[in-house]
Formats: sequence, C-alpha cells, structure tokens
Amino acid sequence: MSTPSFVIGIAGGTGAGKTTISRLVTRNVEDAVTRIPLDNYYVDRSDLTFERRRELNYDHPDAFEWDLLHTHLETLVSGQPIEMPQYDFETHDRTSERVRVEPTEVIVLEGILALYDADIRGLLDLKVYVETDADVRILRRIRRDVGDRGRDLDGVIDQYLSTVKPMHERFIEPSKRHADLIIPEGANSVAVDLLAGKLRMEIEDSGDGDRDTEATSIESPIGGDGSS
Ligand SMILES: Nc1ncnc2c1ncn2[C@@H]1O[C@H](COP(=O)(O)OP(=O)(O)O)[C@@H](O)[C@H]1O
Ligand SMILES: Nc1ccn([C@@H]2O[C@H](COP(=O)(O)O)[C@@H](O)[C@H]2O)c(=O)n1
Repeated sequence: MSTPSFVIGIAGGTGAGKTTISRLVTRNVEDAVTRIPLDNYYVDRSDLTFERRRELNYDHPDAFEWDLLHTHLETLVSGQPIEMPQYDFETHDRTSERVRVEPTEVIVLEGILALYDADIRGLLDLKVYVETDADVRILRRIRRDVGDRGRDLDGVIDQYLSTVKPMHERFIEPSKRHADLIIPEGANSVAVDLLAGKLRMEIEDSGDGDRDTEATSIESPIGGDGSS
C-alpha cells in the first residue's frame, strides 16, 4: 500500500473516449494506478422501480453522490483503502457488491462530470477534458449502449435528445473551462503518450519506477475494424 502523490480527473461528454484514454495512459503502470469511474457514484435508487429508474436523468449533477465520492478520494489520498460501490447500467442501479480499493501512487477519476464539483476539483492535481465531436460520440454511444448496456436504438436516441444532449450543453461542456489540458478527438495518440509520460514521472518520483512502455496506436474514430 502507498500514499497517492498524484490525482487526475478526466472529464468529457459521453462517448468522448474517457475510459479508453484512462486505460491507454495507465496500461503500463496498472499496479501503481487506481481508476475511479464516476459512474460508480450514481445515487443508489433501489427505492424506485426499474421502470422509474429507466426514466431518470443520469446526466444532471444531482444524479451523483458527490459527498461519498469526496470522502472516498480523501480517504485514498490519506493512504487508506475504500470500499467502492459498483454500478449496473442494465438495471440502472448500484449493485450490492463493494470492491476494496487500495491506495496507489496515482488515482484517475474518470467521468462525464469529473471536473464539475468544486470540492472534487480541489483534490485534483491535473484536470483533463476529452473533447470529441458530438456526432462521433453519439455513434459510439449507440454501439456501446446497444451492445454492452442492454439498450435499444429508440431508447438511446430518446435519452440522448431528452437528457444527454441538453445536460452536456448545460453542465459538461462548460466544465471544460476548469481543465488544465484539453485532449482533442478522443484518444489522440500524441496526447495519450504525453499523459502516460507524465504519469510515469509521477510514479518514478514516488519511488516505484522502472516500468516498460509501448507506443500508442489509435484505431478508427468510432471503433469497429475501421473499414468503410
Ligand atoms: N479513439 C478511439 N477510436 C476508436 N474507438 C474509440 C476511441 N475512443 C473510444 N472508442 C470507443 O468508443 C466507445 C466509447 O468510448 P469510451 O472510452 O467508453 O468513452 P467514454 O468513457 O468517454 O464514454 C467504446 O466502445 C470505445 O471502444
Ligand atoms: N443508468 C444509467 C446511468 C448512466 N447512463 C449514462 O451513462 C453516461 C455516462 O457514462 P459514459 O461512460 O458514457 O461517460 C451518461 O451520459 C448517462 O446518460 C445511462 O444511460 N444509464
């Protein structure tokens, strides 16, 4: 167990490539990095029926349990483990499972509103915003939500128009002004390599260096095999 020396927040719209980037920048240093998906801090709505949960606005800041996230980040930064909640997108609810997370040299908080809350921002050493065009993001989201999150096309489109897009414009996009670094076009390989280098430096400075690296290669911007 170690005491974290560096905390990064990675924000950006749905489908921007936040998860992909956080995986790419940490892939050679996994043992020294703790990834905290903001999604795990959606408010527990097991008091509601599935039908009711399905209709909630998951892109408004009120959908998240900020106090719990703040406490957990502070706990990790102080060198103590947390019991992280887990989220199930198919049931729209927190699961009963908790995962014990030990503190590591670097913490990566990743989610649509990772730069929204002032108290959370106060814990971040580096604030990153991933900026990807809305058309690319919705295409990625359709593929992911239908393929992995148990949704159908009409549902994804209705949700996008009723809550995802308006909340993006109201809360997510404006949070970009807090960023130290804006990464254009998702998993931009130059930016990913720079960020990965910064992480390695932080880890080496905290005494756990000497890890292998490999160059980043980026596929087609909406995934798949990239063929047309
Ligand atoms: N640069 C990229 N090139 C191709 N596909 C990508 C790229 N970035 C993300 N994707 C794909 O788009 C989908 C959404 O990406 P993800 O990283 O989960 O976005 P976010 O976490 O911002 O919602 C995933 O299926 C992922 O594989
Ligand atoms: N029950 C839920 C909870 C969240 N969402 C959507 O997830 C998006 C955030 O995750 P990303 O990986 O895309 O950043 C957000 O836009 C919510 O609309 C959901 O659909 N259902």
